[in-house]
Amino acid sequence: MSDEAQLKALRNRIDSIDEKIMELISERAACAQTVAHVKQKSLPEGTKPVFYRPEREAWVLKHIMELNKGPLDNEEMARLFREIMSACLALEEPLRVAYLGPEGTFTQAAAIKHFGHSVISVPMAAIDEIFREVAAGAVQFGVVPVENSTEGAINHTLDSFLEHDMVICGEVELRIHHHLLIGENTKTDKISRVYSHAQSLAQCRKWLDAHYPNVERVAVSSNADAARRVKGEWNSAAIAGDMACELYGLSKIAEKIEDRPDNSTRFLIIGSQSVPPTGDDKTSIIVSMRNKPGALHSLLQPFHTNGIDLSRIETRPSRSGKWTYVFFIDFFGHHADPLIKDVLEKINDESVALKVLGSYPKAVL
Ligand SMILES: C=C(O[C@@H]1C=C(C(=O)O)C=C[C@H]1O)C(=O)O
Repeated sequence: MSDEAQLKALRNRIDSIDEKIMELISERAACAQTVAHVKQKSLPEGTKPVFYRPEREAWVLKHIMELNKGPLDNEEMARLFREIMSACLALEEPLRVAYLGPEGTFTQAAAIKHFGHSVISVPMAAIDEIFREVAAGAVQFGVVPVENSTEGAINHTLDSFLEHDMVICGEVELRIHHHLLIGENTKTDKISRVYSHAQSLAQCRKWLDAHYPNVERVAVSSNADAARRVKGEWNSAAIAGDMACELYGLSKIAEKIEDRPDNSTRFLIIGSQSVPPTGDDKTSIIVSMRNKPGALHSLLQPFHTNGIDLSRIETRPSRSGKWTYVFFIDFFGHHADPLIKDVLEKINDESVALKVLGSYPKAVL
């Protein structure tokens, strides 16, 4: 068979596979619609069911990854299913999700990675506004950055948890690649100012010291805001990611300039619904202890005794007295697990205050 004939035959095969995939996706979507009716049917009139089930979505993605035999890798396959589920859920109910804007931020990229493209994403100007928007019920969920592998905790987020009663229902991890971007009006050798978010400037500090030591570094509210500014400004560059670069039509003059190649940010999904166990969960708590010797030891002891792995511990001023602190602790397990229940009871006995922020499936993607 000639190459041309072989290509034609293969394309015919792809066409007929696509038709089957489309039929199957439609069948799946119709099932999701029926799921919505079943969820609604068992509830009293006027009560709204919980359509979004993060524990079920985590299971679906993991199941697909277990079954996958290639040639697409597990992550790629799961991403396709992430989008299919996103579209199916939107048929039941389109979710509204607030994120740290403006458009083009890494937080928006995290929201899309977690929920897929079929949600209505709503940009907010500040982290605190996301908490307030969720608390007011204007959106079902919010996405906030909580820690970066290079720069550590995002204190605004931690402090907002002290002020609002919010449930954590998920986490997302995103590899953060920064680029140096310029608009049409700026020449590469005429850059006198670099705009970015303070965290991003810090994540690229060594690169900037080596390549642009005398350029003024200006911290702005987000990398997307930096990208938006340089679009119309002369002699200025922005440090931002791919989404902002595309959105504002900028050119990349240097790629992946973050000092650490594994630079990642972890984001939390906040809402009001608590999530049942999946068998592979994390829990976040806030604890304040009496200011006495051995307080930190008695806080950590129950985790050690019950063999529970901590993934993070962070300290912040409590805001209720000078030199008093609260601990933010993340660990593996669900607050409904007997071992975790026991840990929480022991901590509760020793602490001034304990707040379980939520248990949620460990990030799948
Ligand atoms: C279909 C359901 O509703 C939503 C859509 C899902 C899907 O498309 O697989 C999974 C969980 C829910 O977020 C369900 O609860 O099973």
